[in-house]
Amino acid sequence: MSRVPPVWPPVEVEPPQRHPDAPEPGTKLGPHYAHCFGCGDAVEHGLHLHTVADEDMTIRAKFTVTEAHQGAPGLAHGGLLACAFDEALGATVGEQLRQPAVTGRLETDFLRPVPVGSTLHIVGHLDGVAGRKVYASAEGRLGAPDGPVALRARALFVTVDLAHFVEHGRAEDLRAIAEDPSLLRNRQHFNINP
Ligand SMILES: CCCCCCCCCC(=O)SCCNC(=O)CCNC(=O)[C@H](O)C(C)(C)COP(=O)(O)OP(=O)(O)OC[C@H]1O[C@@H](n2cnc3c(N)ncnc32)[C@H](O)[C@@H]1OP(=O)(O)O
Repeated sequence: MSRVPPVWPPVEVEPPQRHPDAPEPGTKLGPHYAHCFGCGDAVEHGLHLHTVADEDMTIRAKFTVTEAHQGAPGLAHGGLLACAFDEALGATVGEQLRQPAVTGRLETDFLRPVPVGSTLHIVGHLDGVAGRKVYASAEGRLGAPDGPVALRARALFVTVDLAHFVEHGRAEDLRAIAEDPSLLRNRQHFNINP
């Protein structure tokens, strides 16, 4: 099977414009939603991704694989690794553009097994924008920022109105946020208050 990647981004794009309120490089981002499986601190066996803003439309994230994340014995489940990349790429898009967006397409190349106890160092980059379509890619290195590449991912995010979440989200979870807005970070941009 050929591993030659298709042209990326797959359509003509504009260079992304960093939002004036995008976090400064070095800013620790923290969970965007307490119950997010990717980053939320209220999810016991979630991925607890830790993300930091960086230069040049980039986000750095760390994901440490626990026993709860196994697929094969002692190895991370591929779907959870894809989830980690979805989260890191979503943070890349959301933090740099400060605009709500959802994943439309996510492709992942698994290059090396990722053992329980190891940490993936993920770097996500915003690659371009074409209307509502936002393209981002990421690489995950095993054990250290300069470790061997274990995964690569590419994603299309589609910007949406906040109505997307109000229309589709479960009412009791939206009510919980209305009652306790501290469940959401970035409230000035992602205020879901039905
Ligand atoms: C700081 C914040 C950090 C946040 C981190 C969160 C990380 C987690 C992110 C997620 O996991 S989000 C949850 C998973 N994703 C979803 O639930 C999205 C479900 N899909 C939808 O709701 C809709 O399909 C979607 C909003 C993506 C698009 O529907 P729309 O009706 O709004 O738009 P449309 O279908 O016209 O698509 C807009 C453009 O995107 C293109 N597009 C959409 N999906 C595509 C796809 N899969 N492949 C290729 N292109 C696609 C589509 O062709 C079109 O291109 P053009 O503008 O050129 O016509």
